[in-house]
Amino acid sequence: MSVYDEYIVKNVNPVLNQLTNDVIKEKPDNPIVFLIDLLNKRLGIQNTLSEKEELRILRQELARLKQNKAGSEEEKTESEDDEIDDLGPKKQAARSAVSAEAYGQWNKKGDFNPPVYPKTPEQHSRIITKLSSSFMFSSLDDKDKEIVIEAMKECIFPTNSEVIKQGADGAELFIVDTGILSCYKNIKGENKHLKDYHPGEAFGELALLYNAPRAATIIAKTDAILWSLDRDTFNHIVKDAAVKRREKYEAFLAKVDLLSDMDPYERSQLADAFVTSKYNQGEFVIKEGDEGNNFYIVEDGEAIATKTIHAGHAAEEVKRYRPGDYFGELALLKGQPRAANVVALRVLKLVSLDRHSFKRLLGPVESILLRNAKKYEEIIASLT
Ligand SMILES: Nc1ncnc2c1ncn2[C@@H]1O[C@@H]2COP(=O)(O)O[C@H]2[C@H]1O
Ligand SMILES: Nc1ncnc2c1ncn2[C@@H]1O[C@@H]2COP(=O)(O)O[C@H]2[C@H]1O
Repeated sequence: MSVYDEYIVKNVNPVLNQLTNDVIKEKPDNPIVFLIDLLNKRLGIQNTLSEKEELRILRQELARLKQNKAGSEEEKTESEDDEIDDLGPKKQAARSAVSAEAYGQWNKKGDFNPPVYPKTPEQHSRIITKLSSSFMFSSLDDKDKEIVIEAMKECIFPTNSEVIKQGADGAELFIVDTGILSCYKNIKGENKHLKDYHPGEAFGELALLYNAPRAATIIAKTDAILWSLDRDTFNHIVKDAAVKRREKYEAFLAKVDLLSDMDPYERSQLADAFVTSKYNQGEFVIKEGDEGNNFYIVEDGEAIATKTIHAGHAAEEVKRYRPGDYFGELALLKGQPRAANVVALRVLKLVSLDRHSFKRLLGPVESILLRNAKKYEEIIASLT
């Protein structure tokens, strides 16, 4: 651990942990004003300070921290003025050497106390099954999954009751245990039905991911049992990974022709389900005649499709793939063996969806896939 890491762990984290806990406890409308007040009170200050006084107090605090710290030789010889400079841009380069683990510890799982709602073994195993089929949770490790399961609260909604209201603040997300729910969005005064949610599916994540008002209304179409997960647990355990994945794929997905007419929300959900893979030059991704279970989109690199057109002769090139192109849809759409080989021409990075995710998430573009597949026949006709 560098001297900066040590400084943060020993002197910064405890202060920020305490402040974060105070803010969470009070939930003030304006956390900044609340924190300024709180710090003023801690320092015994009633009135607003002049810049000069602030600087004096800051120096006193730094001197106190310095005394507490078993500092390095370098730090022992530094003057207090230097230490104040240390907080400015002059030493940015040195400060950037602080490890990511040291920063942000006050905001991580360490000091977080998730709620615990006791469950029967049967409820526990039902939730595990639901989490495994929900893209956002399936990649959590076992420990985090356990925290999430314990924090989930059972909620019962009778037919026609409103679970989420568009425009309201969001405090939790939901996973469907039993029942069906309908999602509506008010667009220019008209209530548009967007989709239905079935057991295993999650909704209400957007308000938590992006601190936004609820983007749609969700109503129980039948009696429903849901598991709710509170904002704090979601933020601590699930949010970082989910936001990172969505941000990572956002620009890429927008460039995939096949998906360009898809609802942006549905498209963003693909990111949760993608699995990435890498192939070296000459490696087969798909072999003609094999059983097929995955659909692929090229993220980077180049590949070709080859197909046996003249029996007894080598397979011939029928298509080339570049970033944003897709393949492997035929076997999933038609339930047939793979109709061609697909081979990497150079290092190839792919994202893939399994059969279940393909059906669930690419249903809206199935007609485009089928229409495009007709073009294969034209290519083969031109080669025979
Ligand atoms: N097209 C859509 N746009 C926005 N939200 C949607 C859409 N389809 C489904 N939803 C879900 O509706 C939920 C309403 O609450 P949230 O905004 O928290 O999260 C939203 C999503 O989970
Ligand atoms: N002429 C073609 N005939 C059939 N499949 C093709 C052709 N050209 C490219 N392909 C792709 O190659 C893939 C091989 O696996 P699939 O049959 O699942 O889906 C196929 C298509 O995506």
